[in-house]
Amino acid sequence: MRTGIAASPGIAIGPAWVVQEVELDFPTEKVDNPEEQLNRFRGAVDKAKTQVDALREKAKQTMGEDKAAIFEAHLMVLDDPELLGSVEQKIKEERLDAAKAVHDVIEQFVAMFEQMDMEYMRERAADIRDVGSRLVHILLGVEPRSLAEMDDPSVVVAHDLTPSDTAQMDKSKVLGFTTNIGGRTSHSAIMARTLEIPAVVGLKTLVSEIQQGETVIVDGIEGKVIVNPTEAELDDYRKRQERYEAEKKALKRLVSEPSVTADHARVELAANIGSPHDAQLAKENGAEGIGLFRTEFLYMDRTDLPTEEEQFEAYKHVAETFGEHPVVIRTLDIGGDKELPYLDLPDELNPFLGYRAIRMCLDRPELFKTQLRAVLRASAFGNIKMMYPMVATLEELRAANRLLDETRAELREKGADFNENMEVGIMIEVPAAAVMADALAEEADFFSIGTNDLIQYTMAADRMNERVSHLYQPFHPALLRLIKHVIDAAHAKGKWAGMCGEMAGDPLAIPLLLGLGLDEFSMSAISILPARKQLKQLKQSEMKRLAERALELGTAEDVRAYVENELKTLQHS
Ligand SMILES: C=C(OP(=O)(O)O)C(=O)O
Ligand SMILES: [Mg+2]
Repeated sequence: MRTGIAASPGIAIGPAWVVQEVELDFPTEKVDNPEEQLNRFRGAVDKAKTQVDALREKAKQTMGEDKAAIFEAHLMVLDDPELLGSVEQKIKEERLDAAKAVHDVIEQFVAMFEQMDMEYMRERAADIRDVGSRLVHILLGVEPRSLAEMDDPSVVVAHDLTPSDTAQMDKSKVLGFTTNIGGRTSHSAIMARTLEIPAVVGLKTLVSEIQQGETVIVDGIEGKVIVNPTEAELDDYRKRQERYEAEKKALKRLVSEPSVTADHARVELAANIGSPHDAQLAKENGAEGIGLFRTEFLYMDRTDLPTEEEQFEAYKHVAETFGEHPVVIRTLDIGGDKELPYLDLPDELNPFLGYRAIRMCLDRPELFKTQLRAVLRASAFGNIKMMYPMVATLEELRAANRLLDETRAELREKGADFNENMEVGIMIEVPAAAVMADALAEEADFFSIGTNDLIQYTMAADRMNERVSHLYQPFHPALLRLIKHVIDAAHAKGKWAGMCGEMAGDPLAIPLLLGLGLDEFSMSAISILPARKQLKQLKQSEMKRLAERALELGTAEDVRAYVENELKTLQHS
């Protein structure tokens, strides 16, 4: 039995289809005619673009627009003047063969991106590697290994799978896959989850230890792989596979059911999304609305600010996807771990305590008002609500609302359509705002508690720092008391309170939050159906008592142990 990283849930059993790496041989002698190599290189870039275009179209059909966007990124790499220029320079100055020049430049760029600490920069490295390998294969005249050749349903075993590989996967043939490298958020893992193909990644040396056709079990739930299983193991895993499929089917039946507890309390289960394309997937997973649209992703991965029109189209698309159901658009939350290189923001000693989110937006009213105009105009096409991130003071809320009023007046003057009654709320993720929730509730239409940040600021423990992660405690009574105060303050003023931090989808937190009276739970799409199932089994009246008791405990550990224990007891009663 081998253990890796569970990348996509489900169990696959079948013969191994081992992807062998092709050894590439680069001509290393200096060339006589660099002009000829430049032409070969440019020809290869054109050919690669045609191939990627075809892949993008295929991916659009099989996986939807958002996953196909990976190939937009590939096309951007193929158009990147810096990268293309570096290859041409190498060919001219060092008189290298085109394939060798591409190989060297790609290695350089990949190394540079891999060193950066932002995950999405590291993912750029994977894109560049994928494109580089395509160009090298074209230049060397080697057919890239293709999953399209697979005849029988099999388990793919590879060192790594590029997005180009996964896009070619035929779901009726690929039962599951394993890779030697990669993590939960690598492109191939994300694709596997979209295609609902069980996958385990990060298996280190599996490829060299398995023969084509040997039977393999992939357990994408626990991250395990078994090669040549015994009869008993096969039996066991066939049963697990059946159970998993049956549970999945049962959950799918809850897609259009309302979210109600066993004692008929109604809550809302919404999804967090980062791009307009995620909206459809959220809906398919039973979301009753969008509780957090992280709009900063529209601003990232590009070289200048998105226009009002681009933003309007994105917001309108999500609003229309959800019709009468609410879509909460959060205004730009840049800063902290989310950078925008083209804004040229100064480096700060404490970026999480610095110039970010609403602070920056209030300081750059033109940038902010472009977004406000786009949101207001989109509000004519569905049930849009808007919220400001990182609000610390009442003055900030007022200042933002003044800019919103100005924007409304300007739109009225132009005769533009928008919803005059659009709800405007705030995120509660700064402890000062949580403490002052009663005052803020007078002027905000709703609250959405951002526990990802509220925990780090309450515990003074950086959410990205492994060394203090033991202090990052969602179940700390200090946090639970703040949450209770926020919810009570909202209700006292007739407003609703939701939560869009990761905690809202945690099966151990849901009973507590239900007991504290949370109205809306917003989480990643895949957590929604399990949460709906869980809620059906809980009674709000009982959870109220559970929460009251938890608030009196002294440590996070005590709270966890208490809740776990109570839930077990309730299950058996
Ligand atoms: C939802 C939140 O915002 P983000 O994770 O985008 O900072 C939060 O802080 O809980
Ligand atoms: Mg936050």
